[in-house]
Amino acid sequence: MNRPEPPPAPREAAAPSDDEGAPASRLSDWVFTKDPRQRLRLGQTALANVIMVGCVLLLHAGADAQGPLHHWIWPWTALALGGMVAVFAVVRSGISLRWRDPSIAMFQMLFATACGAMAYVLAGPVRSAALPIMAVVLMFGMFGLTVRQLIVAAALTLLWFGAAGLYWVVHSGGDPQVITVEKINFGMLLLMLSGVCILTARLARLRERARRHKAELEAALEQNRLLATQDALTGCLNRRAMMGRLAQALSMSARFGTPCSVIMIDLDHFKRINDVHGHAAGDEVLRAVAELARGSLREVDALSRWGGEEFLVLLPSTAAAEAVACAERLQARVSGMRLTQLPNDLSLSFSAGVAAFKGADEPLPALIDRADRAMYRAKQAGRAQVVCAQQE
Ligand SMILES: Nc1nc2c(ncn2[C@@H]2O[C@H](COP(=O)(O)OP(=O)(O)OP(=O)(O)O)[C@@H](O)[C@H]2O)c(=O)[nH]1
Repeated sequence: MNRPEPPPAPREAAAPSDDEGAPASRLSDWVFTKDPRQRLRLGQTALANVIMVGCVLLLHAGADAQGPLHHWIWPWTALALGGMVAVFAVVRSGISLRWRDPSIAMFQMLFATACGAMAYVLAGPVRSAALPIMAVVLMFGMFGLTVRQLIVAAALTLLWFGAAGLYWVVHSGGDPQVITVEKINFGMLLLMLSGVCILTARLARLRERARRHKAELEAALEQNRLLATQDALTGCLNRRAMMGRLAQALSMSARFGTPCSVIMIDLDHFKRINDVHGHAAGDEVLRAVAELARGSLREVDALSRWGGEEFLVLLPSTAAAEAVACAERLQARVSGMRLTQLPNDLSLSFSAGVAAFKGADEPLPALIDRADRAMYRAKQAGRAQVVCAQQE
């Protein structure tokens, strides 16, 4: 599965180009890449490799030179070091990015524990030292593996170390002292692995909780953002958000010399609807008008609830005549609207005032004021009509 590359970290945006920066930092970028997630994966792998090198050195220092399998120590060393380099190269090359687990943590875990079990056989009298090293290896798994994966890795580790212990029992010819040592070592490993599995399960629960909290926080932030910009009843922009959109549209219009118009809409006799049919019916009318207007406007237009039963529409790149036509189209649709909470013969209408932006000399409040006054003229002229401010 192809995973999308994470966005570059902000730190990198300001980072010097490839030819700049200290040589150490360039080397670090070359080895660990500049991608923050790859750096994390490669950093973990490199740390695991350092521990593995330590293991190799310890084995060479403590292994019994006269031991039965001593001649296998160098092939084992080649396998352990070669495997480490190969894992690092695969992760660094980016090939593993196409896989489900780009850090190939499960493979790393199984490889390290299998090498550990082999070292247990090769180490002779100092073999017990392999056990704490396995604890460290499994701790790496706590961060990279799921609980199920870690249980599988722990079971295989037990199997491998069980076989290695059996080797020592058979090799000693059933020496009771060796049997006791192997039993104790196996028991220690079992306890250690159980502890790591329990801790991993706890860590997974904590991670899940943190993920849930993050999702809840993001949802709450989104809700806040909506509350700050939207009118709760109609879902239109609220007055504050609309002021921002208006200021932006007017500055574009002034800069590029394009037309821009606004329509102030006020529902007619709305108080009567509330009084006769109830407040809930009034709310339904407001929602329905907003819905209808939203569906009638272009993507670039903006609709806001300006006051109780007042809406303000912004029409960028629109001259007065087109804005009047738009308002009249909307008027025709509103008058044909049928709502469940209102009688079918009840006809709805609005009075609208259109004002076209005069240019850079006209402040925003003046434009809104002209649209408002045009709307009042429409009211005075008998309602259910559109008046254009320039025609006054
Ligand atoms: N249902 C409902 N009514 C509201 C809301 N906001 C304001 N109103 C009502 O809208 C009515 C507006 O009444 P008026 O300002 O007298 O205007 P009108 O009755 O529409 O008369 P004209 O504008 O002159 O045609 C008032 O009764 C307000 O209570 C709201 O959110 N929901």
